[in-house]
Amino acid sequence: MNSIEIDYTLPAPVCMRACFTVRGFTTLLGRSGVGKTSLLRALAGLLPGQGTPWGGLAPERRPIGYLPQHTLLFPHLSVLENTAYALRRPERLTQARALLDGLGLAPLAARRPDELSGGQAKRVALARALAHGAKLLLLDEPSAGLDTMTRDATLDWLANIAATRGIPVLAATHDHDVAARADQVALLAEGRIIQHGPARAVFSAPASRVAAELLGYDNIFERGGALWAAHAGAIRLDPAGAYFRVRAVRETGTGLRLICGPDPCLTVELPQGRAADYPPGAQIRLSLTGAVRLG
Ligand SMILES: Nc1ncnc2c1ncn2[C@@H]1O[C@H](COP(=O)(O)OP(=O)(O)OP(=O)(O)O)[C@@H](O)[C@H]1O
Repeated sequence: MNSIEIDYTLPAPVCMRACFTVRGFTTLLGRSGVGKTSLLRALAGLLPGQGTPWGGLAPERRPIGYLPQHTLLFPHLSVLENTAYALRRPERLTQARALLDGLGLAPLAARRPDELSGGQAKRVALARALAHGAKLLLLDEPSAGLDTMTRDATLDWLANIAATRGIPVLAATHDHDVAARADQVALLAEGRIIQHGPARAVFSAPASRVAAELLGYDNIFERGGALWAAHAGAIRLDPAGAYFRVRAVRETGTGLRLICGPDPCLTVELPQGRAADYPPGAQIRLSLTGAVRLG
């Protein structure tokens, strides 16, 4: 799988140093205003920024396909003509048709952009970027404006492109559900990449509280305090400086056993009643007693 090492520094007002690897379908996850769009634009050469790769190259010389949040297609051209737009050779339409075919978009070739759904328009814009020979695809909020089914289908399609064509894709998002569907995740906060790696690894072991919050861990336990935990569904704990996503809650005698994936677990006593007495989804307050033991 192709990958690209990114090391970019952006000046004020963004003030960022982003250093990470884009491998396969990678999501850049960060809160609104943290600088995701700015980083994509700097990589595309549209904003001041220094670093590797392509630092100092004019935007048109960078082998990048950049899709802003609102997909821009030429409204007066068909899907086929949009795709062929930047191709120069005489056989450009044949080439564009072959590309659309390969991407499963051939049935749309004759349509104009206003005859496309949001998801279809994004796919066509991507086809156009691929026609240009992009070596890296930059997508800003690829799920914006799409319903859940279309979003999932579009993301699967993107992951497939990254895998089968060997083109790394970097997609900026603030949605941790979108991030979880990627091969890799890079977390952007505080002007830097605070954690990156395979999505499974990052989601199962956030390296800090900020990372845990970004990844959607909403029940974060403060050591020495109390834990608010949903009875059914995921519970997140921070028993010893590390963050855990608890996948299941199971009663064990007088206490609750909170299972954190296959390996570590921790046991807390149930302060009152039995876990089964609480209806699914109820919030229960657990007080930790004794030492937290990781097994
Ligand atoms: N043209 C500009 N002039 C001044 N400040 C700007 C400009 N563009 C962006 N910024 C600031 O730079 C920071 C990063 O903005 P950016 O759009 O990159 O964030 P983002 O993470 O993509 O946000 P969102 O998820 O809301 O799109 C923000 O604080 C923003 O206010």
